[in-house]
Amino acid sequence: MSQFYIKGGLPLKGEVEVHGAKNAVLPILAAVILNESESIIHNVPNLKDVRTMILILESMGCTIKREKNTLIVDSSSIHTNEVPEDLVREMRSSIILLGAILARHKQAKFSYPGGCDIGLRPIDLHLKSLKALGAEVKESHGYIYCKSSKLKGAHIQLDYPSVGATENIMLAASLAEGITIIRNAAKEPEIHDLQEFINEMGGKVKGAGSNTIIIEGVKKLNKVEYTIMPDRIVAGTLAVATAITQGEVVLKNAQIEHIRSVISKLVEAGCTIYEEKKNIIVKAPEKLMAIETIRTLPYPGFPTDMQAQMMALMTVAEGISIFTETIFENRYKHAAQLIRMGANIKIDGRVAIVEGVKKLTATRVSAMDLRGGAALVLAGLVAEGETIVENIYHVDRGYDRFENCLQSLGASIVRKN
Ligand SMILES: CC(=O)N[C@H]1[C@@H](OP(=O)(O)OP(=O)(O)OC[C@H]2O[C@@H](n3ccc(=O)[nH]c3=O)[C@H](O)[C@@H]2O)O[C@H](CO)[C@@H](O)[C@@H]1O
Ligand SMILES: C=C(OP(=O)(O)O)C(=O)O
Repeated sequence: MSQFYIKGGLPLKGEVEVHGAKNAVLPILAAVILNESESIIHNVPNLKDVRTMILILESMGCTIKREKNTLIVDSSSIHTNEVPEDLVREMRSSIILLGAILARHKQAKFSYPGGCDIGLRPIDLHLKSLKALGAEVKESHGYIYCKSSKLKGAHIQLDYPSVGATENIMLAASLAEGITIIRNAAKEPEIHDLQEFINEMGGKVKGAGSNTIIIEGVKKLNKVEYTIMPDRIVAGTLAVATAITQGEVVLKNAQIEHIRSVISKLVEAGCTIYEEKKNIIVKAPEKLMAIETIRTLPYPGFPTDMQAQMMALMTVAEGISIFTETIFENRYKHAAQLIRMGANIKIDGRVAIVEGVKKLTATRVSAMDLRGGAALVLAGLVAEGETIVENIYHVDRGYDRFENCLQSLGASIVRKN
């Protein structure tokens, strides 16, 4: 298993390009199933989850070519409505394929998706919504069987603005008969990217970014060329990396609008952050201050996918910060690892109290999930001595060669196999 070896204490300095968004490209790769044609997709990061999604699509009959950051996918000869179980178990977003496969093949057989162990992550909202569109859904022996001779538009009121469920409905409803209205839809920017991709194929989706999305089903979708949005969580992670190392970094190809909630917390911690010529400039303060409260919420609230990185930052800030994780019930596994590095953290259910310490000390720690792993890397960048982060395959799910990116900013980090 690969590990990162990190020598702490070097401030990050320079410019770095933010890669395409994992959480946008994955549903978009599911959407290619719908057009039975060619999709040219630019700005596709080379992540483990993207490689898994490519393997899934290839196993179904798609042909896929990668030319640098562009994927050329031909979905015209898909021959199956089943997805290999081992691949489905590798990542959570495989569930997004359900709506697309059902729309194209009228039936689908699926095992329960895997992904980061950050909570129970049920899929009841996905299944309930597909039923509302007319699908028959049976669950038996760990498999989900869905079929529908004709999907029909419906009014769907989500009990919670689930990102994945919103995407699944958008995919299934795009080829359904009639109009679907999703109320209490997720408002994440990646939902907007999916809307734009579907519309570029000739679909009729509007409202993404608000809590009501309207999809008018069409008979056929066409070939498409599209560029994936920048990854807002990668941008946020690099901003925190800059803050924790007392650095100064220019983030290129990042959208400031997408990370306002993260920026406002970093400013509270003392950072200076502004936009210049479409770049985001992040300058760390001499002394980091604690952020009183950080509460994760659906977009545009503070993202749960940034909670771990922000916790790493607060372990070395002056004062006490209080975190409340409202999205996932088991997303503090990184805390025990940070404590091994000398952090002062107390957890009580959904609340974590972090009292900043003068310094972290290097040791061997283990990534327990994607963002928690990234948080340990950030802690390693400032810890005294050499930190070894194990199980970095988690980090590879969401960061395209993270070590190269940090090295280019002056960090001492190497991957060893
Ligand atoms: C690939 C992708 O885009 N992943 C993101 C997506 O995950 P994902 O789409 O899985 O997240 P959801 O928005 O669906 O989940 C949010 C909450 O709703 C619950 N829930 C969800 C579906 C359901 O049927 N029933 C149910 O109870 C979940 O357990 C969780 O507590 O949004 C999360 C919340 O912003 C992010 O952390 C993930 O990075
Ligand atoms: C939790 C995440 O991803 P996934 O939903 O793919 O597990 C994440 O990106 O932080």
